[in-house]
Amino acid sequence: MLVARDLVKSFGGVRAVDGVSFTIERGTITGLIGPNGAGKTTLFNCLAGLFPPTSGTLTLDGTRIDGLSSDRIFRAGLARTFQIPRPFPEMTVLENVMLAPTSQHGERFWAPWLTPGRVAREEATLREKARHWIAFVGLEPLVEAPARVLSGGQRKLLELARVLVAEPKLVLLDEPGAGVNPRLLDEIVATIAKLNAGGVTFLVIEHNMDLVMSLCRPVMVMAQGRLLAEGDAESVQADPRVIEAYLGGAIA
Ligand SMILES: Nc1ncnc2c1ncn2[C@@H]1O[C@H](COP(=O)(O)OP(=O)(O)OP(=O)(O)O)[C@@H](O)[C@H]1O
Repeated sequence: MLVARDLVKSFGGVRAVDGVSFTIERGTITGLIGPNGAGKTTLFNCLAGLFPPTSGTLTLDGTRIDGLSSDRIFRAGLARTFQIPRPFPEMTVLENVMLAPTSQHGERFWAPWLTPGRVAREEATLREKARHWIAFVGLEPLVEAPARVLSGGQRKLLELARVLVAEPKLVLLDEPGAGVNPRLLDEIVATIAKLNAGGVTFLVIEHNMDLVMSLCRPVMVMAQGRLLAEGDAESVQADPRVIEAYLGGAIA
């Protein structure tokens, strides 16, 4: 589904992503692990178009997406969530989810005057979809609550609902387990598994190895901007190069 070839992202003299190639297979939940500063977030930012890669290519279902804006990549079916979601605090859960950039006719400034019926119908459809995904992630009781009352874990679920409205093919999750209480973590894991069973492919940055072990196959390991290993969670954890990278040793 997603193919990266020789991807590089440099910040001045720092090659945060240093010649990375991989393939994400359709239907998988691929884990992306690695010590702090390995380049995982930078790789996510390149994939999602937050900034263009310095060199290399990215293809999503056969179409080149490197160099496209994040908005166009989102519309092409690749969505990302952030480690620390920042919803609009005074807007309700429903309003926040309805802000997702789907291809609505009503977004064109003249449309409400020229085609009011169509705009109203699109808004009703979007509202229905937003309510569906809010219920799917378990936030239905909070649908009219302002986002500021949500816990960190609930904000992650809100963000997931927000990207699901756009019906992405591939979702990049940045540390879905970070700062989430254990009960909500189970809900997040179950939600991801259910979505995956329904056909959504995931790439997940995560430090919580229990979560990685229970959810991700395969797992890719990054260190110092490079891909160090790939395989199932047990084999990469036992790989001496991975152990060395986590212990701060030099990469072989
Ligand atoms: N905007 C930037 N400008 C300069 N250097 C950057 C920038 N963003 C990241 N870096 C550097 O790139 C390297 C990789 O950082 P990155 O945040 O991608 O790692 P990470 O694997 O996501 O780490 P963590 O697990 O701590 O989130 C680090 O050396 C970091 O300092």
